[in-house]
Amino acid sequence: MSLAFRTLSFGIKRSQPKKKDADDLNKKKELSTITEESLRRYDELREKMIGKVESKIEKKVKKNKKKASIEILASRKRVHDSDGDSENEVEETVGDVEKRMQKLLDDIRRTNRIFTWGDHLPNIILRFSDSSMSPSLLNRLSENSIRQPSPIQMQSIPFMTERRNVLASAPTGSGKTLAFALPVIDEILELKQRADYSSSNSSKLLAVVLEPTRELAAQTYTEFLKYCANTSISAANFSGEETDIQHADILVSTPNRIVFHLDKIDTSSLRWLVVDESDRLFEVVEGQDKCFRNQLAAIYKACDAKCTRVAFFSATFSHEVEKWCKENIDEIGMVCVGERNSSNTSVKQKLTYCGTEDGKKIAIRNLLRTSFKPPALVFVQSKDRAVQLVKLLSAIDSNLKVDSINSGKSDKERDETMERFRRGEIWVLVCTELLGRGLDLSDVGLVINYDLPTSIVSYIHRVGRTGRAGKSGHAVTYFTDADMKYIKSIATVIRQSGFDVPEYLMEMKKVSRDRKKDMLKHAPKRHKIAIVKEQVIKKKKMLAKAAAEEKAKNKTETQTAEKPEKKIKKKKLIKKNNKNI
Ligand SMILES: Nc1ncnc2c1ncn2[C@@H]1O[C@H](COP(=O)(O)OP(=O)(O)OP(=O)(O)O)[C@@H](O)[C@H]1O
Repeated sequence: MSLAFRTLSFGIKRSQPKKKDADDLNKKKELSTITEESLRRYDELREKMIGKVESKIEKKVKKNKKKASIEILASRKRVHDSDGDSENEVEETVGDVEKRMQKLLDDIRRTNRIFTWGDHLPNIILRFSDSSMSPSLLNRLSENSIRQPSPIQMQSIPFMTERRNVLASAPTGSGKTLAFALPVIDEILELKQRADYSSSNSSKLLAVVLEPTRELAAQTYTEFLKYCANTSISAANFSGEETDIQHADILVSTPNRIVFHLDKIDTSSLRWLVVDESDRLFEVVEGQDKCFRNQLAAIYKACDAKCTRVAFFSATFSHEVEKWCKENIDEIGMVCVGERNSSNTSVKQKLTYCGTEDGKKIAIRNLLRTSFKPPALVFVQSKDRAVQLVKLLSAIDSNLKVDSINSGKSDKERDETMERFRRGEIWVLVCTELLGRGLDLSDVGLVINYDLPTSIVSYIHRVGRTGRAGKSGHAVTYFTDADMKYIKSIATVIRQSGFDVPEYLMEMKKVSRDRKKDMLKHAPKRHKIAIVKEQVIKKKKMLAKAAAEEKAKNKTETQTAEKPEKKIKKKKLIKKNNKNI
């Protein structure tokens, strides 16, 4: 079998290991590139600017005093002229410093690949302390070892601090959650400290954060809790009936929960509506009233207070969201980090041709037997296939701790599985698209696309479950003859991220729009992932062996259990005999 697989494989060349890759493996890097030198120059220029502005103010004060004391018109004129010159001189110098500062910040934007659009763009921040963030939040950041803002945080924090509507896009694992959570928390902290903020406002919601899945909502809620600890802010995860929505300042939820309770929520003071994974929440499903898009529309309509701002975040940039934002939202600021719709370059990506479904079974067996370091996520296209693959992997290796998560499981089962995975009790988690987006499972070093994703958006999010927060990761994507029609776009994304793909894939015909749409709706039909004969025999043998062992164990247990009885009988007999004597 393995021989057959080897002949099926095209032996895709691995990219030349870059020195950086080998050295950086498993080392966590800062998410942004800000050199010590840029920081030094930034501080110097800022000092200068502050100094110049102060001296300008001082000079103006002096000038006014002078003016008052000079009585002679001629001499007043002369003094005025000379003052005017010196003022221009100061003005020019401030302008120069400002220009130099702008150039420095633009250079840093460029090296960090931060692209922005919109009017009156605020400057980026190089340190969290450059923003007006409260000291308690700054402390929380350093307690959590978050030292330097990531590129998306460098630009979107100032946008949100200036109360601008924002549309933001940045690679997976680049810190988008904190990019919106920090300014939201900071604003609410400030608001609640204001003398005019009365306790009567306590039943009014101040921020709503929307997430597409329960799992993601729970994760984002935990992040809010972490940064709201020891403050007067109360955050709630709207996952059940028992949630106290009346006293929550921040509500994190999936859209359908909020829609269901919209009439009970007071949004008249809402400061922020954050739409995370915005392209997903904009998705329309024909003929489905309850699709994300309709739910989002209902929520957006209800959050119509004058003070409400909206922030859209995602790793993938949808032109539809962009178009809608431009048409409907005033003064929106847009920021995009890196190439639009590109995969995270910290994830080493590989395409593996397996020929058939059987080829995939062999490929995964070989992979898990050789260089595999748990934990790993394996993506399949349906719930049924998730269950089937778990059976197959358990048959391949009975010691492998493997389980699956999919929408077919109850909420409780899903929570428990996630918890076990986070605790390291599950090494390989087989999942569907449910876990494709947003989840921050920091130790995942390997993602396997057992079934080819049905779009590049899905591919980008799936492989983004590894290589997070500056760590490196691996992603392997299997494809078969049945996937040939769709492979080109994914191969292109992989190549654009700097990894090798076989040339013949790049030469294939471009996938038509209709075909792409069709694939989104219907993933290719695949054979059931059945345990192969050899494994069935092996499993039967294993079961027979286990049964025999169990039988033998029971036998010895009965024998040992019999012994004391026999001893008692013997003792009684001896006693009886003694009596008789
Ligand atoms: N400035 C930072 N420096 C270092 N680590 C950070 C920073 N900001 C966030 N992180 C960490 O990076 C990890 C990924 O962050 P987050 O989950 O927000 O990514 P994301 O961009 O939302 O990814 P996705 O698109 O997959 O949802 C988290 O563990 C988070 O704590």
